[in-house]
Amino acid sequence: MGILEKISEIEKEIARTQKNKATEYHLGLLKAKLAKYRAQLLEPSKSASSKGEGFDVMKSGDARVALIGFPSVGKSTFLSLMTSTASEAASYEFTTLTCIPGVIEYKGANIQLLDLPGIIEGAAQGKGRGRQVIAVARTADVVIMMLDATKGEVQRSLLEKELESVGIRLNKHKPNIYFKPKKGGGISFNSTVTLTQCSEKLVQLILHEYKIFNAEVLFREDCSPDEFIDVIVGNRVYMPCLYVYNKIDQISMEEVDRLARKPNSVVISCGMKLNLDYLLEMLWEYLALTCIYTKKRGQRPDFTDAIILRKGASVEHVCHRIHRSLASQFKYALVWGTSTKYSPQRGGPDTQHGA
Ligand SMILES: Nc1nc2c(ncn2[C@@H]2O[C@H](COP(=O)(O)OP(=O)(O)OP(=O)(O)O)[C@@H](O)[C@H]2O)c(=O)[nH]1
Ligand SMILES: [K+]
Ligand SMILES: [Mg+2]
Repeated sequence: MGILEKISEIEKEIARTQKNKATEYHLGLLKAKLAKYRAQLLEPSKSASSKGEGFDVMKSGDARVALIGFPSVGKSTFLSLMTSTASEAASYEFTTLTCIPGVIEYKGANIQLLDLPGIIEGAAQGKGRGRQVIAVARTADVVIMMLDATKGEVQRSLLEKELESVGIRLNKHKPNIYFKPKKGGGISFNSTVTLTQCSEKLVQLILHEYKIFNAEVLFREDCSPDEFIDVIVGNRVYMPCLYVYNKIDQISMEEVDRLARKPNSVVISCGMKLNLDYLLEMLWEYLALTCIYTKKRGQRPDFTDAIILRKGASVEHVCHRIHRSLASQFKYALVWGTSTKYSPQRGGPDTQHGA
């Protein structure tokens, strides 16, 4: 019997079995078996290319958000709730086998939300489709790490380790260190702040470890040795991450309260549609997007049609978005908003938007 047949047999048996106290154990066993076979489906096959199918989803919209989490935490339930795309959800693990995109429409922006297969410990080493899932996460603007609120803290620290191990840094900014390898001249070391975690000696030792003997190093921040290593190695991804604890309908109010107070965390229940609005607000904040409305002289702006840019975008960026030729012909803009000094403020192409 092939794996697919075994899976369908078990699925049938689960459907046949009545749910009650007496069958609880049997059903649990069936689900574990089902999960095992589905995990086998996820193993990269030897013949096929390691890239796998369904993971090359085109970027679209104004931003991309990836859903990362253990199996059965509710990722697909969430996608189906927040977008018009339906992603199969079920009570057995590894229901989702590919990357399924949906779109969240919020404040006039189209946010691409990606549902992904569940990942487990060892994902970074290629367990299941862990590598592909993590590769997709790297391309996101924000990661939502979905956690099962009934499972406490374990899932979070395990997944953080997986992502750390492949160079993804969650909720950290790029260390403010200037680093430039040179052809000769030895190592020149400087800092603009007092360093409490690194010294010239340590920096040299680390560089020698990486066989770098000529370089210019300038610490503009009191960084740790790990952060310095990140700068040397490069290719790190600094990613905003929202920890979303789902299934709070299953835990006590005290526990909900405790989780909700953790940094970068939101508590929700997809099942009972609890706190989803607040999650969207937080997501918007983490995406750091801003809405720009254009208007004709003497008319009110059309608030249904926004230009969506990253916070800090300049008037020139707006011009480019409207038409490629506009920036070169453009003289000045009148800008209204909470970040302008005057309303309106007259500004050239470099005027920035913070609001
Ligand atoms: N009690 C409760 N159950 C939920 C909630 N959200 C989802 N579930 C249930 O959790 C189970 C798993 O949901 P899925 O959406 O399939 O989870 P997933 O993370 O996509 O799982 P995989 O694709 O297998 O990795 C389903 O039985 C859902 O009905 C919730 O807020 N509360
Ligand atoms: K599932
Ligand atoms: Mg799923």
